[in-house]
Amino acid sequence: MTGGLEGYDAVAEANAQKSVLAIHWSRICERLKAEVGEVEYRTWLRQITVGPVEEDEITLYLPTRFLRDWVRGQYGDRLGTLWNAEVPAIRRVELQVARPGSASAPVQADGAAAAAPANSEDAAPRVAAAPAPAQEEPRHAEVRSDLAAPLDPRFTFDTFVVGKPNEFAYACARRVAERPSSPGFNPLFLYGGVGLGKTHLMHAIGAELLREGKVSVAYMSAEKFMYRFIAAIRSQSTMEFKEQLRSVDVLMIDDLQFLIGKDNTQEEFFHTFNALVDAGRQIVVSADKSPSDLSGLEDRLRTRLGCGMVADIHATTFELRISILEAKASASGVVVPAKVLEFLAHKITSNVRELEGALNRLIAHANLFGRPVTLEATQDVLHDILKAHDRRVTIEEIQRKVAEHWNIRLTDMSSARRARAVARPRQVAMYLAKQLTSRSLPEIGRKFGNRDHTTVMHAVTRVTELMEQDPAFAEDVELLRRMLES
Ligand SMILES: Nc1ncnc2c1ncn2[C@@H]1O[C@H](COP(=O)(O)OP(=O)(O)OP(=O)(O)O)[C@@H](O)[C@H]1O
Repeated sequence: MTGGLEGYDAVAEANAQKSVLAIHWSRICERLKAEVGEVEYRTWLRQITVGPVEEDEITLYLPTRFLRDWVRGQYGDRLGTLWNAEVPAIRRVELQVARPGSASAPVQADGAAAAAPANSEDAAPRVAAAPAPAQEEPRHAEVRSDLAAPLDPRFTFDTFVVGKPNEFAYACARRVAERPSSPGFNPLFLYGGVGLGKTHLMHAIGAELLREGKVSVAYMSAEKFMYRFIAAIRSQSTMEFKEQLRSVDVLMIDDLQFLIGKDNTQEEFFHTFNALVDAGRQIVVSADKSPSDLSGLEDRLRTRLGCGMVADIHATTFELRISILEAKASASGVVVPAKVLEFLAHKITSNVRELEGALNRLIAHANLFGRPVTLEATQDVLHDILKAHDRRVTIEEIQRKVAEHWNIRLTDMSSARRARAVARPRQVAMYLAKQLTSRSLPEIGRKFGNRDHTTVMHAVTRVTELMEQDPAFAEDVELLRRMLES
């Protein structure tokens, strides 16, 4: 009997302690809310559950490792001070991870048992007895067909052409494919302008991981994510959707900017994100801007997205465009002369998708009509695309391009030097200025070191003659003209 009574006393005492702690915690929460604001509080602090006090230390539980680390880093000291102010005997705060639902029935601030779900908007501060250790979930080698958009088999690391603008993003993607969830690489955030290879790299990561056969991978656009989420709400199957998402090893979400302004979907993504990273799973996200520039995404999500590795893909350079064209032309089996590739790389600078589209059209044309690809044919076949990229050319641009082409100094365009190596390119630049701009001969002459209009006239005549006599020279001039054409 005594034992029974002692047991009763212990339970009663524990409950009394919980009630008292709940009152203190409730007051601390009010202070915190006032200090950090409602949103911060709801994001980071509301999920704290109060545990036991032992000697001068109180234990607080958080549902995930990420939250625990974040709260410790951002609010650890403050929590200690506030607890000490409430209960002077408490001098230290210990933060631990407890899986949601593993602690004994949460107790609200008034001491009553609460059935509030972990994510309920109005969940009160919670006090619990003891945590249960987090468990690893089993892993499978598969693409989650219920979640995934199919991966494009053409988008692999082998077919991705690497150059200065994308080498960092490529290296990060490779690293994640080799060792998912490596510290510092989770999440991997890839960003860059339209059509520069973000999706390609994500698919390449997926393909590589599946080839290794070690993990389950889910890939979908942010738009698809939102529609899946809405559909799940409608069919009252959000739990299944969440579970599916949270059971993958690698979750890849493409074009995250789509979630701007979609607050509920962002919220869901945020929770999924935390749950996965916390369970040691890899997240890969792409967007058109860096996390800090994605205004319209909630701050806490942007903060989270920037916590791992952020890698940008820059606009292509001429060299990279040439390499990509060479690789794609060679894979097609159609011979595309270097001059045509150079011409395309000069003309279509916007993004790789357009460049690839132009080349594909040329190749299809060559295959269909069995004609060789020439500069003339290119201009014909791609008439509309090239027109869209046309722009007004200036005499300065002409001078620069011509000087680059013959490797002379730009200043020689207006210098008095008469050596042929300098004089001939200068004449070509004058000829092109006459052809491609509406400037008069005297105006052109002035731009070339105040030369007389008769000098420009002579240049035009001389270049025309030379083009008739020397096909190689004619081709050079023609190439320059096409590059500059407006
Ligand atoms: N470095 C590269 N090497 C080979 N192909 C590339 C490269 N970069 C892009 N591409 C190709 O360009 C096309 C567009 O790339 P992708 O779809 O990956 O762009 P994105 O950055 O995801 O664009 P968006 O912002 O529109 O989603 C694809 O066919 C892709 O294979």
